[in-house]
Amino acid sequence: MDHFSRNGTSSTPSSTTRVVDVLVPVAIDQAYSYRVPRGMEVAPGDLVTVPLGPREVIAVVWAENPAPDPRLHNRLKDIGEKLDLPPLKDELRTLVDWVANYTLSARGMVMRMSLRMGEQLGPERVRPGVRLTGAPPQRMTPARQRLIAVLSDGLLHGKSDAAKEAGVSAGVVDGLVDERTLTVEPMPRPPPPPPPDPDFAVPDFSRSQRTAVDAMRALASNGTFHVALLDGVTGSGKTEVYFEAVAETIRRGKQALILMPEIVLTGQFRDRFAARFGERPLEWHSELTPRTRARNWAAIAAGEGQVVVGARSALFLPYADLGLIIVDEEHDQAYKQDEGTHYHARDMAVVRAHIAKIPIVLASATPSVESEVNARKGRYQRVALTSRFGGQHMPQIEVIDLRREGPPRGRFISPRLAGEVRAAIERREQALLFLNRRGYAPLTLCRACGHRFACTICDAWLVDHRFRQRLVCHHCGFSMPRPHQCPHCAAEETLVAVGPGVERLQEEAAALFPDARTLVLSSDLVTSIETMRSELNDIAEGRVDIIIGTQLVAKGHHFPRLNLVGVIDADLGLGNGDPRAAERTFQLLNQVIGRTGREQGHGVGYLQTHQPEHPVMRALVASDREAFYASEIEARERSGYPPFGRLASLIISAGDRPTAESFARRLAAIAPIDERIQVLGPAEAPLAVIKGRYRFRLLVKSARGVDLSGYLREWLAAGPKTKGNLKLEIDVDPQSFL
Ligand SMILES: Nc1ncnc2c1ncn2[C@@H]1O[C@H](COP(=O)(O)OP(=O)(O)OP(=O)(O)O)[C@@H](O)[C@H]1O
Ligand SMILES: [Zn+2]
Repeated sequence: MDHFSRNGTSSTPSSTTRVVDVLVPVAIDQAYSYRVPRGMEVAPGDLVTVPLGPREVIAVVWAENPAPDPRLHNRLKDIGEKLDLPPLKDELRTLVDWVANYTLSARGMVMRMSLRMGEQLGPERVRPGVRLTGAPPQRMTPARQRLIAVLSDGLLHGKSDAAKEAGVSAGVVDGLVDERTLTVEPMPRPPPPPPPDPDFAVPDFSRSQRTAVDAMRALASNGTFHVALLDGVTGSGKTEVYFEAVAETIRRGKQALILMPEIVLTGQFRDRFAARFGERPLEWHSELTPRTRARNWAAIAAGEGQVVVGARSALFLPYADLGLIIVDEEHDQAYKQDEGTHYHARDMAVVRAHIAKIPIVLASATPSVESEVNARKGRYQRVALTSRFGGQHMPQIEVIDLRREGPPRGRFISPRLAGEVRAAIERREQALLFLNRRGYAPLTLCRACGHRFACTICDAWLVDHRFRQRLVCHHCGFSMPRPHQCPHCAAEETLVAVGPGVERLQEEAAALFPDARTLVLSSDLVTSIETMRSELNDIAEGRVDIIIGTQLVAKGHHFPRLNLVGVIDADLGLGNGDPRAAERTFQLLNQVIGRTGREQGHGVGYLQTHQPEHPVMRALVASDREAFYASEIEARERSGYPPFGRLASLIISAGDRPTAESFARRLAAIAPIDERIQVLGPAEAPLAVIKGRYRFRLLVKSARGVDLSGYLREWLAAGPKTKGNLKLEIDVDPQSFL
């Protein structure tokens, strides 16, 4: 028990003791009461340290507590210290409360995202540097010699950098410091990044872009809450156009946040930003080094980082003065976080903009049905770009009917597609073969006995990954060496790969086009963001003829010489029982084909499909997106699916099937009766077992205006408690139905 505060004030309660409620960054919803030591000034939003069990944690003062429970008085602990950091603004605390309430997650966990995942905060630590004094060492060793050579310029070098460069241990450096051959001095802090210049390189806008540019500037200079849907065909210049809203925000001295669905996109993007604004924006995503993370966090909180480009977690940062949010590729599924706090970053971005009373721009070539409906109803302002920049034609889309002109058995590239690819290479252009499937083959079976290789702890086939020579489970990561013998019937060399993955496609492409340079882009082959970025550069600069890729290549890239996309299996996403399957397929195919013809204007997309009459294929071929949205909106309205109704799922999992099932049944049985709400299930999840956990799902469906979160909270409070290894996950507005 900690009866003394850090600064030694006695903890005897008195009538003047001030108590505040402090939110700690752990899985707890409630704020805890702490005493404010005499002489300390704190206000809601301040960052403080508090004792929590045996630990000291960084936490945030959430509210005054004018009437603390008198029974608690003797047990209250003192705040440790107040940190010298800007407080979390009202606006951000309101957002945290809002998101926690809406998603039914612990407030502590939501707030933790603002504190950059609970890592060490505070001013950047001063790094030690070393420099030569001129005094010779008492004795010379090869290691010392190397170190002295590195430092021979007489300048101050970072201590660990110098050791690394010389290939010596820290002990070698310390030894020379002890002998006074080196002195230690603090490294100067790097200066804050220079601000982006809104007038650095303003492009000439085309006539059709100008209306959109005016709308962007007006929205940013009004500076009030307002949602614009920047709805522009692929290659229309959405980025250039929304940069004008960013420029206006910079001129007003405020910060802008640009959210992106994929962090690999931020590399090319930051260069593009620098071409427009003279400086690169700050980056925020999970791959940053701890030091960059700390520095960027501090710059954002101090208002020095004026523009931030980041993944969804950047939404929760403590901006000093946020003036604009852009959500690029707003329809992208990657904005939904499906673990921990299940939140949709696009939707929560609109919430943040609303709370902070600032404008927000949602950009897409294929808006989500939700945003499309909001624009049609006038809740969002539609800002449209209907043609490509530079007068380039939109890609032409053709169907290849696999029932009539399919490839030979065991092959996946139809003769017609192969002919077109060959012609493209001969014209010295690039071709992209798109298949949204990692690995070599999705299934391996034994020709002799029919045995299929499945994961032992998931309800899933093992995917053959030839590059790695392993069979891999895509759900739990389990892998095993590719065997040569069937474990079931012991036959040798009888195992066959069934179906294609990108690796197999590359094999086929290499056989068909032996002189072409091929490159596979797939998330599992990406060893680092850096290699990924350099591969993307290779493509952009024309060192690749045939790109073979998963959805990683569909998004946002601009490859000047790419004029042909072949979609190997256009039907892949359609048959999975997901209510958004048609929408997703339409968006993905539109986006990937939108990579073609961006500079030379004669892009073509080929859809290999078994169902050319499907509404998605028909809308793509006719480039009739209105027809697609009209039929999709009508279908959603009819069935009461979002945005015309609301959904939430409850996923119950346990180490054995009966435990999970009986809990799910008991929970369903006590669901409060409400005629506006339907509880469906429990049903075994389509992915019935993941990592050895058996899964059941309940789907809750309600009318649009219903407070579904409130309903769930009331229901679950009265429900059975999760014990042992039983787990209940709540997913409001689910995107995944697996
Ligand atoms: N006004 C302009 N002046 C010069 N270049 C422009 C202009 N507008 C757009 N461009 C160029 O046109 C290309 C396409 O623009 P951009 O990438 O912004 O389109 P987009 O609508 O975001 O495309 P997508 O949705 O397909 O990713 C880019 O190379 C961009 O630099
Ligand atoms: Zn598995």
